[in-house]
Amino acid sequence: MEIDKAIGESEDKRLKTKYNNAIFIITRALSLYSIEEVAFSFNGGKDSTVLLHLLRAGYFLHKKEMSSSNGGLSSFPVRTIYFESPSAFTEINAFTYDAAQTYGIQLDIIRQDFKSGLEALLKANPIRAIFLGVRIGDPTAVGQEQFSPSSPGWPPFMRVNPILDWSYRDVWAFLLACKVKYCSLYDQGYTSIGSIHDTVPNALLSVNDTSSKEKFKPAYLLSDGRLERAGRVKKNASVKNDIDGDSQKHEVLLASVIAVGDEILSGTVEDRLGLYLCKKLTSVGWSVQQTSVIRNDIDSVSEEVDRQRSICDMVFIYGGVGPLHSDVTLAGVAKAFGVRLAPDEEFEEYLRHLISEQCTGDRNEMAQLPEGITELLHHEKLSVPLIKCRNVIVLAATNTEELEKEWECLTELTKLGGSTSLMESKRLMTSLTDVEVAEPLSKLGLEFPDIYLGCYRKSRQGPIIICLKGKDNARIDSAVQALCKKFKEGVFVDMK
Ligand SMILES: Cc1cc2nc3c(=O)[nH]c(=O)nc-3n(C[C@H](O)[C@H](O)[C@H](O)COP(=O)(O)O)c2cc1C
Ligand SMILES: Nc1ncnc2c1ncn2[C@@H]1O[C@H](COP(=O)(O)OP(=O)(O)OP(=O)(O)O)[C@@H](O)[C@H]1O
Ligand SMILES: [Mg+2]
Repeated sequence: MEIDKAIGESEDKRLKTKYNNAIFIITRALSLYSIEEVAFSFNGGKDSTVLLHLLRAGYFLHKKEMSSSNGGLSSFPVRTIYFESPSAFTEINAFTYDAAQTYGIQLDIIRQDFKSGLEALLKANPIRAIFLGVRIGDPTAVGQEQFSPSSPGWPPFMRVNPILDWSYRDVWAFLLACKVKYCSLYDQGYTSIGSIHDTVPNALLSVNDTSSKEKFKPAYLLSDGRLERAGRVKKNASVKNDIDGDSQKHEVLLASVIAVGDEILSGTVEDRLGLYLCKKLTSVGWSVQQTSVIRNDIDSVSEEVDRQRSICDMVFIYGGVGPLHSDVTLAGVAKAFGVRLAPDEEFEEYLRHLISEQCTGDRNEMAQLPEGITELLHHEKLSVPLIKCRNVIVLAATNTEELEKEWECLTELTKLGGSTSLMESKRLMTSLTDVEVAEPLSKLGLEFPDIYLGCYRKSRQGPIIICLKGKDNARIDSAVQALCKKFKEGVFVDMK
């Protein structure tokens, strides 16, 4: 079988792994369901074309296993459905029909919307599983696995997604290695194809040319697969912000800081990042509720994240991020939200740019992120985006310089520093004793419930420092005056 042979002869280790995994899913589905119970949803797009050839190879290998037949593959027995739409590109239509003829496919053309079309199809046929060319970066892939039942409200069938974990790069590696035909639009700068109303060539493939007609390079030359959908008109470029919404219930935003690291707990490494974060968060008006240090252990991280995320508006976690065995933070965050870690194509591209020469494996463990809850926060100053999982921000910094940069970007990208009214503060130093200040301070607290009163000392015998914090400077001044009135003049020194 030519596809199996081409991949067998390829030296691309990663492609072989992706191919073998996809074939495993296909042969598994063909063992679970009879040939009459499966269908292939084909639309002439590149992902669909990959799946067409994988299904041809998978069916051939499945047959060979069952009957030890060694023959070729002249026709394709899997029922193939195409939802034909008047707003499809003529090139897509033409390619779909052509491919059907070339590979002996009997096309079922459906001219209804997806849902009604599927309802009618399932009523008339014993179909229980449908193969789709959905990939993890597609907007519709969120929450899907290789085998995912159709959504509530849709007719009941199993969605089988053999190329769910394939990247843009994998798709082109496969089509080129197998030397199969694909829709001509992909040679004219189109990288992802929807309808004629929402799809244009990808501007990143534009070639500077003196002639009046704009020219484009072929889709396989797009070096950054994250930008595959740059030629699709965006429906709504929404940047979710979890700091909005529920969290505005209380006036002051609450934060929690979690450090992950056995080395901090054993005293081998000093945790300076926690201190830095507390200072920064306080300076922009947040109230840090708790800092904690957790072992490099998935369950410990998950329990702490779960606890803090429900109490606080935002949780900041650092340490344990990377490819080492001890880097369990993202797995812990995923577990806290009850989701799995899944390959993230967009993040993988960033890592590939960053560590391309060292990236020898066929799987990049660092590119696995909590599925369906992760938002990547891009900033031109950062080589890798910040990771935000709902109200948990995962920081990759390992020292204060790196953290400073991440913090700056974070405050620019989110409303961390902008949405709250800043806290004003004043510090007073006195050499009065604890006993002398204790009662007047308690009374002051009752008189000024809106002012936070804190005290600390640098040594047992040394002076006491009193902090007054609040939203209104005038109120702080009134509290300071009220406190001074309770004592002789000059016992408090303003430290501000
Ligand atoms: C065979 C098939 C099965 C589908 N099953 C589901 C489903 O179970 N749940 C769902 O929300 N959408 C389902 N869809 C719709 C797709 O998720 C998606 O909305 C569709 O591919 C349109 O994408 P577009 O809006 O980018 O054109 C299905 C589509 C097809 C072709
Ligand atoms: N009109 C359709 N008819 C049949 N199947 C469809 C249709 N639209 C989408 N699908 C199914 O959904 C899958 C995902 O669609 P998607 O548009 O993301 O990929 P593609 O069209 O194969 O490639 P591209 O990303 O380049 O457009 C397809 O591979 C196909 O299985
Ligand atoms: Mg498409």
